[in-house]
Amino acid sequence: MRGDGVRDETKTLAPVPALAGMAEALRLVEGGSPAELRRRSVSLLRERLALPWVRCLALDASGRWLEEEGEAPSLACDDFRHPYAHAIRNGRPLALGLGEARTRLDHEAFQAATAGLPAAWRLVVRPLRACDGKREWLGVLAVAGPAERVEALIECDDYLAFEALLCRLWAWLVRQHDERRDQARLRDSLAELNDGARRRTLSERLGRRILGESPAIRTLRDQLVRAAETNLAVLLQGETGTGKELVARGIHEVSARHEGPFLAVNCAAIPESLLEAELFGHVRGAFSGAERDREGLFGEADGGTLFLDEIGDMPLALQAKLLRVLETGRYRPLGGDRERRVDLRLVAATHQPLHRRIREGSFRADLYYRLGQFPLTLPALRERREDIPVLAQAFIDDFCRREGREDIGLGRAVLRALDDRDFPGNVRELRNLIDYACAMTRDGESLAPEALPVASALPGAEDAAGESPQGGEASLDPGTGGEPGGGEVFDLRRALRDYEATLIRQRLARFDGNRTLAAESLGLPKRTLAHKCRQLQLDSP
Ligand SMILES: Nc1ncnc2c1ncn2[C@@H]1O[C@H](COP(=O)(O)OP(=O)(O)OP(=O)(O)O)[C@@H](O)[C@H]1O
Repeated sequence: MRGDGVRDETKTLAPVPALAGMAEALRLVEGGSPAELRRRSVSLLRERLALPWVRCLALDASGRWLEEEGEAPSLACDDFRHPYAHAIRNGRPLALGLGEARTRLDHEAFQAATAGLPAAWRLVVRPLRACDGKREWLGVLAVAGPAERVEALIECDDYLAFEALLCRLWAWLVRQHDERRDQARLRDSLAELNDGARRRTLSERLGRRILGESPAIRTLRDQLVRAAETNLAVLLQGETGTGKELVARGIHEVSARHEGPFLAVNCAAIPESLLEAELFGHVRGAFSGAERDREGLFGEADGGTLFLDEIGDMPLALQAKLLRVLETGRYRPLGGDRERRVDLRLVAATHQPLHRRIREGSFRADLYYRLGQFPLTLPALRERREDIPVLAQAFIDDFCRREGREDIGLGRAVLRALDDRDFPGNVRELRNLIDYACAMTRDGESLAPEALPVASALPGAEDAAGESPQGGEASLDPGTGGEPGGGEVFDLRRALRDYEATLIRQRLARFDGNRTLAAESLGLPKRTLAHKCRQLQLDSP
């Protein structure tokens, strides 16, 4: 068998006149596209019938242009300076001597195409009709050659059968092509509809936890859905308390990894010496105190999401190792001799501008770009004040549920008071204010502005309450030359440590030991304050 489905033996067998042309017909049928069909038809006429000049042009979908394969420019169907326009517009074959045609029809492309042909030759242009009830015309077939040969050809039944076969096949292929295109368009628009509906559902689902209807927060939820569709590393930037951890969980929950683990670690809260073991894990005996193998967060988060909070505080040496894990998907536990593979999505967060840390040389630029494959900035609460009522109401409901209280209302006056605040601690600060105000309000009553803690308790507002740094709190003001305790400083590290300890102790005392409020008033995440308390041994009062 030959590739075209015709048995090689046919060459050696005696020809059967009644079946002459079948092999050629088969070749036409097997041309898989209208363009290929036209090419095969032209070469059939040229080679088998020894017609030197044959052209086949297709009418484009608009019905206004005739196109030929290759470089040839399209011909306008209403440009009657070339013979094809006459044939297709009149819907009738055109036959005329080539000399006469060239004199009457001065179209440059037609003149150029026939320039070398004898003037005595005859030109026949036949419009090809589709007859498939959908489109009328397919294109034109033009043949030029010695007059007797051309005329004999187009009058013979075999030629007409060839032309009919060409038209039917052509129309069928065009129809198939159109159907495939329509189906693809339908599939695309259905997929788009499905994607749109799915994304809307996921975004609404996120809206149950990441509250707010401001344009900024709606856009953020849509972006989270997009981020969740990919495996890209996400970098969350935003002030403290804007909801970075909440958002990281949100991405995990609407992603394909939602059945895997979600693990969070605060890089600022874990001493430098322990963070590496925390992330990479260790084998028994890797360092003194490593009595058992420990998996580490990379291993534990396999198949899920790892959230690295306060990434800006990660030590430089560890940054290089993290970058390698992200690039290779492999890590080696401390003291281990074999690398392990890990498949996780990393979400990192920072409340400090990483650009500054890069300039200072304390953060690697290459890691910054790797972490920020999908960067997201969380809006500060003061930039979306319209969300305060809905957040405040949700926090009241939450308080009542937790504390078994009921019916605490949210009055207009308290909303106005909240609207006047700047919220440097963002949503966390609002939540804490509401918790405090709820605690100060009886069941059945509405929160009153007086129930809110005074603004002087907030960072940056100390002066307003007459509490200057030199006054109520430990002071360290190099500008004034003042030193803690008034004595001379001989050990800067120690002096700073003492200052930090004194300040934190004072803040804790001011907030009756409430670490959340103390952390907020110092602009610190709660976990960082907890770590500092342990480090400075402030745990016992
Ligand atoms: N859009 C929001 N809807 C509901 N609660 C929110 C929203 N944003 C933040 N919160 C709440 O505010 C508090 C702080 O959020 P979260 O810990 O995620 O902030 P963060 O940006 O990670 O803070 P930090 O930078 O201090 O670590 C949490 O109680 C969280 O539930």
